[in-house]
Amino acid sequence: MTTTTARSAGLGSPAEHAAIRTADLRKTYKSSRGDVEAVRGIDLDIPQGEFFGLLGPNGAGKSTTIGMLTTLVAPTGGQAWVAGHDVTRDTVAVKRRIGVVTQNNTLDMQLTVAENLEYRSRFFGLPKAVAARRAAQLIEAFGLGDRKNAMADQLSGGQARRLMIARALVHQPDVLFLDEPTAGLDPQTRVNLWEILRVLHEQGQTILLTTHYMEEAEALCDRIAVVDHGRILAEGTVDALLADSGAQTVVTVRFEEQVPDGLGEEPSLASHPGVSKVEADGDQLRVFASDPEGLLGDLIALGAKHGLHVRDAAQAKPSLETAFLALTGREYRE
Ligand SMILES: Nc1ncnc2c1ncn2[C@@H]1O[C@H](COP(=O)(O)OP(=O)(O)OP(=O)(O)O)[C@@H](O)[C@H]1O
Repeated sequence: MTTTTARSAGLGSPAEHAAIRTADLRKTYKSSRGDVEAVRGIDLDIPQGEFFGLLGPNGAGKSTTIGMLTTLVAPTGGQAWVAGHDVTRDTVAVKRRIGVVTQNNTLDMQLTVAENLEYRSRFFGLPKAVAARRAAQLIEAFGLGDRKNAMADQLSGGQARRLMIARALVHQPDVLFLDEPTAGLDPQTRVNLWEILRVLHEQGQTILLTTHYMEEAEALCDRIAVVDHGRILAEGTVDALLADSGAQTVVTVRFEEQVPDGLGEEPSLASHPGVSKVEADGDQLRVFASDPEGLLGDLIALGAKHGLHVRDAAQAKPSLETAFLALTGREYRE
């Protein structure tokens, strides 16, 4: 194989074995109110077959990252390769190798369920008979058998989402991108969709999912990148993320009054067994500890000694939630 052929086949690129790879990927939007640095240098290396999650609060830069990987958003810095193809130089090759499910419903409402699938197959050049067969398989696999002749606008939210995922798979893409696939779905429908995604993953499908639901990332993904303000704060399996963040329990007491200066440095707290960090933040006092035994009572007593009245108190076991808190010093809000 000549160098040119190898390059045009995507084999000469640095992403030879990776499903997705990015190097210092960036996006700054220009707007009338100034520049918005939505993505500030993201490095990813996602092998084939992995179920990878970009987890972060609203506005973290997840959609922009997925937009760049799926060629819909032009990067302003860095590079990215999907299925071995550069997303800015080989957009057509990338588009042929990916399936994309966006946040909004993009089904063709003038078509039936089966037609939505068949038309997409035809768009990818599959012969009519093959397209019909593929549609029938996907309708079956996605539990849409009794809805196959329904118009797309007659579907429930969960059915529509399933059809969008099925439609993204008609051409058997190397990588399936799902941007917040269960946003707005009720809990039962969400769990049903998880089951479908698990099966796809077991069948070897590489999936990149964005979500702001921690439990979704935890339930589905092999690895997670926690994203905030356009950067990856931490990356790894759920277990590794918890271990890296020290698997701390977080005890928080919120007072009626502001916490006075210096209370966070109180020696009796820092010397408590297993305490790694104490933070005073406005009206709250937050303690990270591997052994929270007795801590809540001590915090309340300490507040009382300084004339503070407790408004509420909480103790959070180690989780992605507490890991996020440890990484950012902020609570993770959906
Ligand atoms: N077209 C645009 N022009 C200007 N700013 C934008 C544009 N698109 C996104 N942004 C801004 O970029 C930042 C990242 O947005 P992005 O949609 O990528 O985040 P997200 O993590 O996907 O959040 P969400 O789940 O709410 O979509 C936000 O501050 C957002 O307001």
